[in-house]
Amino acid sequence: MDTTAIPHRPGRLPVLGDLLGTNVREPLQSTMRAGAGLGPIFTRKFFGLEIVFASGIDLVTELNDESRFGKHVGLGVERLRGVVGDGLFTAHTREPNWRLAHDILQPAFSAEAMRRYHSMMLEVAGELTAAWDRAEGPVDVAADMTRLTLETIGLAGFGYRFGSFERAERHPFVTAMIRALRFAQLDNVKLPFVRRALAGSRAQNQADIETMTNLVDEVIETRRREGGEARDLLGLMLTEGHPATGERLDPVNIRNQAITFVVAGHETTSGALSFALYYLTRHPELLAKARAEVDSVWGDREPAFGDVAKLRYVRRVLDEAMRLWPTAPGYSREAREDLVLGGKYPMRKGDSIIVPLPMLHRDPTVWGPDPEKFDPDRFEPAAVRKRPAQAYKPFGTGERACIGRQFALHEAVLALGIMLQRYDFEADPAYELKIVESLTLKPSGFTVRPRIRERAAVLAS
Ligand code: HEM
Repeated sequence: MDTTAIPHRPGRLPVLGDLLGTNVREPLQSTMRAGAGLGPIFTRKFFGLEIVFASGIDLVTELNDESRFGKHVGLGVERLRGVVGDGLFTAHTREPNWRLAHDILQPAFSAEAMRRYHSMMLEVAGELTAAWDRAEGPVDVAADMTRLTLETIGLAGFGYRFGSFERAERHPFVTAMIRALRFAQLDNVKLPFVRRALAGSRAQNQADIETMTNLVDEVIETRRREGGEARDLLGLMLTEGHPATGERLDPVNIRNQAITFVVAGHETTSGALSFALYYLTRHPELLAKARAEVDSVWGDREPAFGDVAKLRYVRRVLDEAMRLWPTAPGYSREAREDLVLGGKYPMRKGDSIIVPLPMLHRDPTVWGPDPEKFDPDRFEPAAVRKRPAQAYKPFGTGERACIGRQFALHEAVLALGIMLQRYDFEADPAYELKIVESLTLKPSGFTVRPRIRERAAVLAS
């Protein structure tokens, strides 16, 4: 792509490009700093590779036009293909397995399927509350939200229990997954010292991929042996063909999809819940409002399926948390043909641009003069109607948008509702938000001390 008309930070160096001031472990936050003040489109360059970012609403609206652009499997996602091949998230849209798997798996996210998952989500939320009831001190929020979401996708998608709440340490699958994602992320970095460090980790990376595939193979094998009628993700993949052609997924692809769903199905939701709880503890008046809603809609009852969508304010809290810190922080789009973006940036077919979501979600022309302010009322229906349709995209866009969106939202509203229903939270007032980046974003080191609310304690006794 011809980038001569696109701004970049001053001080670009001949070989290193814009490397100075970049933290390779924090690519998103480095990009946010580098792009600040440069306007709706900017570039960053590292060792001759120039990357274009667009964060202004007008350009993103064009990029999200499916007739002109489609998903680009960018460098970071391409590296993951070493782990999950042509799984749904990493597949090129032109690969036959993308459409095949998408159409076979779509019924696993229908309204009817969501009803089936509700009781499993409740069961796992019960494991969280049992652990928090016993907790004597502060709990690490991101770690416990990860336990919750991993158990939920394991049980609802595969009928498998990782046993996260019974372990003090992470499940070996999660340890392997975190390392493999980090490896894939750093594998993009061309710096000699990073390459040297990675060379020593290649054997570990191979072992990590094996840990993940072995577990998934075991789960698949158990299901094959035991059979059963379950119409969960695994059941659909093992027994259903494409609704039109009857074509089935092959065993290697089923394995790729299984790892994809465990990874994509929990990291992001865990981060969203963690940020929501962080912002609520920072804003006691908003926490009180969310809690008042839970008390008036659910009272002390265990929520039924239909009760979850009634928590409108709790949902807005999550929406706003995902505005500021969309836990899948970007996506990449590529031109379907030679074209001109924004009337002045020529692109060749296949050229790509990244949309850094936290920057789109802070575009002051859309979100007003104080986009950093946490304000769930931005998601009041009337306010949403006034905004451009493409202003808020935490679940991506077009045909490659998140297939698990409804699953994630039901799970997150239910879990946050249950936490508010049962606990008061004491957070460390000195904690300053620190965000850790892997493929996703999470608050690091954020703890709360959950105390059973008096009402809940009286009821439980
Ligand atoms: C808050 C939670 C979640 C967020 C923020 C999120 C975000 C996203 C985004 C932005 C994409 C598009 C990426 C791209 O264009 O490159 C995506 C795709 C995907 N997500 Fe999610 N996701 C969440 C939860 C889930 C859950 C719970 C599941 C599964 C149960 C899931 C499975 C997937 C899959 C399989 C894809 C690839 C879809 C395709 O390309 O056909 N996600 N997600």
